[in-house]
Amino acid sequence: MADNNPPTNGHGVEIRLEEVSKRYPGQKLPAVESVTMTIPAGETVVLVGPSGSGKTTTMRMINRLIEPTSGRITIGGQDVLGLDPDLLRREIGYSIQQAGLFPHMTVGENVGMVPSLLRWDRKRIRERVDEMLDLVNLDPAEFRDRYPRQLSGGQQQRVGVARALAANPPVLLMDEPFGAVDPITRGVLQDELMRLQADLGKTIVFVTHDFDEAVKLGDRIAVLGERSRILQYDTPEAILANPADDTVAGFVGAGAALKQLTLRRVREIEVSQVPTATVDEPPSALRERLGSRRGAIGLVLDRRNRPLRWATARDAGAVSSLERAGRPVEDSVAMSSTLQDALEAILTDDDGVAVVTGSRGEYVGVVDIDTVMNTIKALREEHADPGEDQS
Ligand SMILES: Nc1ncnc2c1ncn2[C@@H]1O[C@H](COP(=O)(O)OP(=O)(O)OP(=O)(O)O)[C@@H](O)[C@H]1O
Repeated sequence: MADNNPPTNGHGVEIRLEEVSKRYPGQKLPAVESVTMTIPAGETVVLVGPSGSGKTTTMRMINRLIEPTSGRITIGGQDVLGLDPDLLRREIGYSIQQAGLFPHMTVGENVGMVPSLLRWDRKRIRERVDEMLDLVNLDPAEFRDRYPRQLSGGQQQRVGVARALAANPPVLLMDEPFGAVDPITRGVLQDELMRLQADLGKTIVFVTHDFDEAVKLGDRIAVLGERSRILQYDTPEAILANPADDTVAGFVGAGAALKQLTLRRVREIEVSQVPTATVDEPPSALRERLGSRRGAIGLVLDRRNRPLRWATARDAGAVSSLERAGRPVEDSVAMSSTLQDALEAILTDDDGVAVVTGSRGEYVGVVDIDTVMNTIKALREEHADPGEDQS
């Protein structure tokens, strides 16, 4: 962090809040009351909670845009209350809803603002601005000299993120940064943030109202109640599988089990096998492998082992070449697909199975509804409250 500490090279550092409270002048109750939490280095922690619960206040105390009334906050072990607030803020990236860009400054000047405050030389700032615009998928030549009003909402948000990252801070605070864009752009920006974070490993504190956004982005989620009281602080999986109380359950909303499916990848589950034959084999080969079990279905693979057609023993008996047996495989899921994608494929398949393919499109196995249900069951049991009746 600051001058007398070892440089972080921009890698995330731990943030600790110890009994932090904020009472605004003239208010009867504190906006934040005695919050204690540790945000591990390099993780994304999402603060979710209803409007007025104190999320923004909690976040802004970390960079001292709001001064705590009491308590202690450390970043990388250093007490932030002992630092000069201006210097502190240069070491913490900050991005907010509607990007908060300065309208009279160009995109380049906005992105280069903190580096200029840090007195980097001009050439280094220019290079850094272009590097950051590239990073957030904006062509520097096209966007560097434009003004914020000449950008779409999504582009402005990207510039906001580029600006927050420009001085390579170890910590990034993001207050509903994608709140003002349409759902599709929001999804794209979320994906981009996840990709960036996988490379950068910052410590990110992210505020949102949107529980689905929290599930997607958070390594951990803190569900806050009134006065920022922490109702539950855990991984998205654990919160979805076992909400701490009715308030958290209400916030998680309907469809918790379905949301869990977005957190699991096909590669993490055990796929099953069906009988297969390559397209050059005689139809009788597939018929024999399928045996006499009624309705059993097998796969015809092409010469490179890629799934081509679904066929039953009866289908195989009705043709002279497997090239024409049964029906074509319409869709497949990859090892990196989510279980939600797999479920979608299962539900739209005539026989209720999804074929799983590897990186070259080769056959790996199949998943069916039982596999998906067993996975959800296992997740629930893994995160079950020990006191709860499992029967
Ligand atoms: N400057 C202020 N002066 C007095 N009260 C304030 C001030 N800023 C916020 N508050 C109050 O503190 C409480 C917490 O506000 P805060 O903005 O932190 O909540 P939030 O969870 O971020 O809300 P939202 O999701 O609506 O943005 C609210 O009751 C709010 O009215």
